[in-house]
Amino acid sequence: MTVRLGANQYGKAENRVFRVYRDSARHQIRDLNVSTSLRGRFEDAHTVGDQQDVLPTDTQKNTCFAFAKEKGVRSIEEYALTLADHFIAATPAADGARVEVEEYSWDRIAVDGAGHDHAFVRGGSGVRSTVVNVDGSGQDRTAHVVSGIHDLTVLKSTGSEFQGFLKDRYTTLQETDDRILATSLVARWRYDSSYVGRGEIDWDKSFDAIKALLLQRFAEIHSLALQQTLYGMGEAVLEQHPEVAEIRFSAPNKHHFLVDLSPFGLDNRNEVFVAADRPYGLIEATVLREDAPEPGSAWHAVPGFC
Ligand SMILES: O=c1[nH]c(=O)c2[nH]c(=O)[nH]c2[nH]1
Repeated sequence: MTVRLGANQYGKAENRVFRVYRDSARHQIRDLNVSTSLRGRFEDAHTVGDQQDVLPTDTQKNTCFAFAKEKGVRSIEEYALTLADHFIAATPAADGARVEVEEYSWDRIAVDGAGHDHAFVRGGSGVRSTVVNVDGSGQDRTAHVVSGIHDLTVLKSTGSEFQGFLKDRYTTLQETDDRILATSLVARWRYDSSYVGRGEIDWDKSFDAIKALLLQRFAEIHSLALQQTLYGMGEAVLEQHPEVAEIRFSAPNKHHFLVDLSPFGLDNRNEVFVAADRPYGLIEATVLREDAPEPGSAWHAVPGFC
């Protein structure tokens, strides 16, 4: 029997890096969860246990913290790209690096109508993330950035219908022209790698605008199905953001079922629902430009988005 090593990568997962900028009394904070991985020519580490090519995961962890001080965290994308390039330069056997960063948002606590200088409350709407994959270095470098948001829980109490669907002998679902539409959205968008390579993207501005647009379109679109809502949200992002090549969604349909109150002599005109947690419909869709550049390793190891 002959066996060989297949795809592999290694790194330090979930480094909880917390950076405080205390240059003035009004502190700024960035609360991150950083995972690193290197891939490349690491056969010997696996097949004969030779570690000479292996930059330890412990070193990768240390670098995440040291760079938060030395280089700072202007945006999670810039921080991740800097780390990825560094790991490739520091590890001759590495052909590529993957750095994933989640950012937990904090809002200033309002005291007497003003945001406090150094007291914060966890922000509620969604977790920002990025997955950076860099292949090679110097002239041969290609950088891919997939940014996104998850746990963006949204609901509309009307403006959603679901009817005209295929029926067979097992169909019991009633058609409706007025239902609750709710989801905990995962959206990830791939930046056009030529924009990434030219360093032309204002990452924070792009994220804020895309998040606002996703929410705006969710609110505005009269939904005929979650599928149609997602497509409309993706279309708007691609229309308004030339820097984005593709956007992918994963959206659990958080069903709200009308409760039958007739046993109690009560009518129920879309007023009382049971919010079911499972099972749930799971609607997933990609919206991309016809001429989107090839993704390369952009979606490498992004769970559920291969
Ligand atoms: O928006 C929806 N899409 C579906 O595909 C579906 N299927 C279902 O039972 N309810 C819904 N809702």
